[in-house]
Amino acid sequence: MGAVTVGWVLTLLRYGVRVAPGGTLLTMGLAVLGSVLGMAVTLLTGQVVGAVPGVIDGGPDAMPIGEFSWLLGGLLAVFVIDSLTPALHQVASLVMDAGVVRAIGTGITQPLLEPRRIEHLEDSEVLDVQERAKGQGGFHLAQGLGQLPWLIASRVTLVGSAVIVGAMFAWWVAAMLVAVTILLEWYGGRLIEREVDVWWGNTEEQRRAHYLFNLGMRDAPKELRVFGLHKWLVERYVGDWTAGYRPVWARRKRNAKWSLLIGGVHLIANGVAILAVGRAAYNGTLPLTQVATTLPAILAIGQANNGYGVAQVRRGLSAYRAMRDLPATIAERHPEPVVSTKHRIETMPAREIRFEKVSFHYPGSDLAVLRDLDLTIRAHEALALVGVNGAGKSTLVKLLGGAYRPTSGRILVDGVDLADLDLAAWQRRVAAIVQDFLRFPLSVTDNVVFGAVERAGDELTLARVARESGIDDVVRRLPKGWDTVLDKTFDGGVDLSGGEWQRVALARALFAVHAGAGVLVLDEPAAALDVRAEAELVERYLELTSGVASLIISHRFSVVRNADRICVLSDGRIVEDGTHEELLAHDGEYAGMFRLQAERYVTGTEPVDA
Ligand SMILES: Nc1ncnc2c1ncn2[C@@H]1O[C@H](COP(=O)(O)OP(=O)(O)OP(=O)(O)O)[C@@H](O)[C@H]1O
Repeated sequence: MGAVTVGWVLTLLRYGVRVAPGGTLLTMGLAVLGSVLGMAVTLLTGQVVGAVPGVIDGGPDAMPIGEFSWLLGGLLAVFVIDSLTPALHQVASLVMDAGVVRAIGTGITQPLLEPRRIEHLEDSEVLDVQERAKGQGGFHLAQGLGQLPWLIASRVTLVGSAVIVGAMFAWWVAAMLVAVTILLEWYGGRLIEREVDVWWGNTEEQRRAHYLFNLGMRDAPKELRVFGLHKWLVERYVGDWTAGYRPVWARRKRNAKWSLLIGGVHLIANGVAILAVGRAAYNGTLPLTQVATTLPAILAIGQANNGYGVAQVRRGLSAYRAMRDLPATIAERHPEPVVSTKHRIETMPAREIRFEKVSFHYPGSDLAVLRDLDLTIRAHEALALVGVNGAGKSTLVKLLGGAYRPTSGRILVDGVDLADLDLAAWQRRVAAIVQDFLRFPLSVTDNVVFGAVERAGDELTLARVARESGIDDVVRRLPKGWDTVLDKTFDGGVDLSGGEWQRVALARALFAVHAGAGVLVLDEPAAALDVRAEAELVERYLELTSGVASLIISHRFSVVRNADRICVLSDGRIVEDGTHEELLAHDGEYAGMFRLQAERYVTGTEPVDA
């Protein structure tokens, strides 16, 4: 670790001024003003103390009482203004902090959200830059900027007080104190950083302890009680936390010894300086004014040692650099495709979506989920996709939506490679309920219109999808109807059941379809629905999906059998393709799975997954 350079300070300062101009300038200005006023108090106090004997004795060189009164008044005024600056500083730094935290939030999330694909979210190099941008162990950009005024002020105090000591007493004393202070500050900052690194080095235990804490606080209150796990949780948390903290404690003990040594060196340097002043005063070579000015200035130099501030600013700067590099890292490692705009995406697919020899494995994994898969989804056709757990059905949906690129092969929309289409426009054409659909802690309206935000005010469509998805009953029962927030932790909010949420998700997808989406994907739309709701969905399914290319994934054959066509995904490929009747007659994998499920229904046992 080196000292903080002027270049770094300027870099951070420029960022602060760009994102929170008023707050940053005011905070910096007030900190420097406080430091200047502090030195003015030192100088004036020296003058006052030096003049007191003359004023009392009334000798020929004595300061006139009028002048002395002005001096005292000046000291008082400076003192009062100096005492007001911390309060103002606090307000200004709150303003700065608000602007900076907001800018950091968008600075980190925006580059992560912007790409239309999601491969970068699984790239460890990108995640590493993101982690550094967020900062670690309480050391981050906002903290660094928050410390910057104090660091600048401490530099002003250091230089100003050194000039006072040098001019009033001796330059060698000033030089010695500045050298010792900078050295100790550098070393002190280094000790703090090492401690933070040790703490942050224990990510495994730290993450586990953090996870357990959240588990106990909010994520799993019911299961913990049902399984009687609360005691286990507390013990595990204490164990992990202690294990994570042990190396920090060891480092802190070692640091304490060095801190004592630092304190000793500091003491010796200040002792030497004060003794030199005392000796000069005793010998009569240093007048009282100089003595009274030099002594507080010596102490002020020592107090300008700000190792913590140095560490915070350094870490803040590296977080800033990581944040600045994040968009370039993402763009470099995951370039957005150059697309031609000549295709009329808003009417696609007019004919079909064709998977042509598509193979895929997830980034960082060698396991091929899809292998040379061929599949055609025709426009205006309801296609069902079945397959055992882990067969790759959801993965196929992610490729269809452009979240990932095929490792090899192509996906053609009306003959155009998806890689050549504007992904943002294509993704607006695709409406989907995925298995882990988002449950926004917002109103029912928001949860539905997020299917197509540009049509947010369209109440007619809202009423239509409410009927189609069956949420009109749910909304009627809610305390504030459509405005009810779907999260109990908010005032007046409620929690919905799993099935009710699934209908909300269905409404969201249908809202997107009515707003113009041309592809509808329903991944397990009936998993949480009761028998009646499922029957209604099945009954309406073809009606709901008419006019769009639709893909339905379900383990329930009652849902699947209504589709125009059914494909079986197995071993990374489509192994069967036909209508329900055709596949039963074929007596292959589909027929086997169907019979197994049908038997369970007939014998009264639970249906099993396909
Ligand atoms: N982000 C990911 N990174 C690595 N592997 C993944 C990822 N997501 C899924 N997989 C793996 O890909 C395979 C296919 O998963 P996928 O979710 O597509 O199956 P599925 O047919 O939808 O299963 P289910 O019926 O259980 O929903 C699985 O082996 C899974 O572990």
